[in-house]
Amino acid sequence: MPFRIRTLNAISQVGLSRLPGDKYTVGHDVTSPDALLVRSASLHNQPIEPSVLAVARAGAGTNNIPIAEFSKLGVPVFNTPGANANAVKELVVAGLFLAARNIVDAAAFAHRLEGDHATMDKLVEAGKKNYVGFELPGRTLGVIGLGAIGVEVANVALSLGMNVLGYDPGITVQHAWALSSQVEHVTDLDELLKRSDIVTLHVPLVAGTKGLIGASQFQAMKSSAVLLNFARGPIVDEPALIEALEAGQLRGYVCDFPTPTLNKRPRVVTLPHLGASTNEAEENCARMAADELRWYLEEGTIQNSVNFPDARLSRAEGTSRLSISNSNVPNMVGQISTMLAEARLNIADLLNKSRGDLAYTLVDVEGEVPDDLLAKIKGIEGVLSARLI
Ligand SMILES: NC(=O)C1=CN([C@@H]2O[C@H](COP(=O)(O)OP(=O)(O)OC[C@H]3O[C@@H](n4cnc5c(N)ncnc54)[C@H](O)[C@@H]3O)[C@@H](O)[C@H]2O)C=CC1
Ligand SMILES: O=C(O)CCC(=O)C(=O)O
Repeated sequence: MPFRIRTLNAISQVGLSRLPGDKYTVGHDVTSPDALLVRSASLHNQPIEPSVLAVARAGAGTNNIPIAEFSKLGVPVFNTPGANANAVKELVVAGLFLAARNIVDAAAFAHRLEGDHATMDKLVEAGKKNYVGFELPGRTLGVIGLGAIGVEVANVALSLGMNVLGYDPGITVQHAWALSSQVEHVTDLDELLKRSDIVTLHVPLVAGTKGLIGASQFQAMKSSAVLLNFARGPIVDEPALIEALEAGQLRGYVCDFPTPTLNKRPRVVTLPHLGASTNEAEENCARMAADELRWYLEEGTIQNSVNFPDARLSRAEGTSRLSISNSNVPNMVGQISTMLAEARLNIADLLNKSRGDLAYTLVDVEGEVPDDLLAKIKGIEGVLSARLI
């Protein structure tokens, strides 16, 4: 029977075409889905259907997904690291110029001009002094979060002649290698805020980053500084932001997340969550997300999950494969292999990986695994989900 995949946003056809029609039924209205394929649609406060085996986020941020709830059910949640990083970097670069050259207000002024050529020329010459900006070389950019996007932003800012400070207590080895050695690594957030002319945010929205930039951070910043937020709205405390703007503690705010309070405010530019909206990024994300689902559903392989460990086991020939999610507690593999031995089933190969409180086990078994044995394995205390592939 084909796997059933429900899409919750418009997902690029390039990705969907990797889920062939003979093996997959895909669409917005698919019932009892085996997997959900989502972009920014929120899955919070929605019942989780028992049929769901996996969730893929075609994008980076997973704050729209109740990961802890899926973890409890043994359901891996995937994302597509780096797949839209270039698109976001390019919009952030645009954001630097929007802020430095007052482009949005200046364009609005030009748009409002009326009259003949001579009149307009006069108005242009009289008005343009209101939009005088600054140049980027020699200015300092503070990058908070040096992951896929932050690294790209930091590196490109160097090529624009900026001095770059980077702050990320959890930077990965892979991203540290990709970061130019000319980026100054700062270990104190306040120091970055004090020294930067422009600060740009590239951290995920999680409990620890909600309101990361609030009243005391605005106080630490230069009053001439600009804040760019292409990460998530709530990372900046909105009342504190408004206060800082009104008190002249912040020159401007450029973000990808309009809100009723921010819209139409002077010195605030809001874009409609456009960071990843390029054909290239949409295709990259969709392709990667579709592949992650396909590998998991067809082989039990886990790659780029945000809650489960990576796991891949080449399939031993002529075997039945058990894919088991369980709590990371002692004797899970022992209990599973004892049950198989009692059923006189031989294990051809086995993989057990853990991540935090969760573990994942793949067992290739010689011969058929009967339904009642699968039910017995599901019944082991600590087994969160189990299926035969
Ligand atoms: N505007 C848009 O359309 C898009 C927005 N995003 C947002 O950007 C975020 C980052 O994306 P990626 O760079 O791809 O993710 P990533 O996972 O590669 O990098 C995030 C980095 O933030 C760091 N970090 C976490 N907490 C931190 C803290 N308190 N202080 C400093 N660093 C911290 C992590 O160690 C990690 O290196 C996403 O989670 C998403 O919310 C991502 C793509 C598109
Ligand atoms: O899918 C989108 O357009 C949003 C992308 C995004 O915010 C992300 O990848 O975190």
